Amino acid sequence: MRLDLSLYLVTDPGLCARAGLVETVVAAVRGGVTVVQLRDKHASDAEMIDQARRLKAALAGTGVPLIINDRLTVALESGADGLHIGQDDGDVAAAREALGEGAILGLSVQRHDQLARVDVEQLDYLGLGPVFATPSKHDHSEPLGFSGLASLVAASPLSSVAIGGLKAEHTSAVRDTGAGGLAVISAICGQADPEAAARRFFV
Ligand SMILES: Cc1ncc(COP(=O)(O)OP(=O)(O)O)c(N)n1
Ligand SMILES: Cc1nc(C(=O)O)sc1CCOP(=O)(O)O
Ligand SMILES: [Mg+2]
Repeated sequence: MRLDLSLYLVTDPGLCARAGLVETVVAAVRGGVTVVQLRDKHASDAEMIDQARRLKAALAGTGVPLIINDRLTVALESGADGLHIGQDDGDVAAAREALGEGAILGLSVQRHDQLARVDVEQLDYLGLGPVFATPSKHDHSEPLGFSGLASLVAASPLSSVAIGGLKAEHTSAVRDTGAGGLAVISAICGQADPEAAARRFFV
């Protein structure tokens, strides 16, 4: 099935705690989210596997894939649909080898020199960012702005999703760069009504 990057929800344990992780994701998917990434920097592997299994069950029948952030073991053991890794999160070819052909594999890219090293044979999509500074990722790189994003998208050999400080009102500007969609944490997680928050990206 074609990967639809239109609205890519990245979860945050703190921000999703308000309504609950599974409840937030289910509501966001009702609102139009097309991909979900489970991201938790502090949970143990066992805790994350449990969360991933619960999310995977909740997403059954929706067609929305579940991606795991950073942890290959969790992706492999939870039955998730794929893995998202950054520049320092391990080897792309090794991840592909372990995951198999059918899994989704995404890579973060912040700069043009990183694009030049992207292995298009092994990857399905790129996460490009941050577009703007964001408190949701303390160690993020220098923000790209829309012009920097457009420049990376133009040189990207794969479909891409923009990330970092994005809100619903940025949808058309991001789409104008040629990116396949927007990835967000705080514009959906932690909002009083995650379903309505997701819907705002489609008006
Ligand atoms: C869709 C998407 N794009 C980029 C990232 C960032 O990944 P990374 O650079 O590995 O940083 P962490 O998320 O691991 O802090 C992402 N998670 N998702
Ligand atoms: C997880 C993540 N990765 C980024 C990158 O630039 O690679 S920015 C980011 C956090 C995005 O959260 P929010 O939508 O709340 O700004
Ligand atoms: Mg990472």
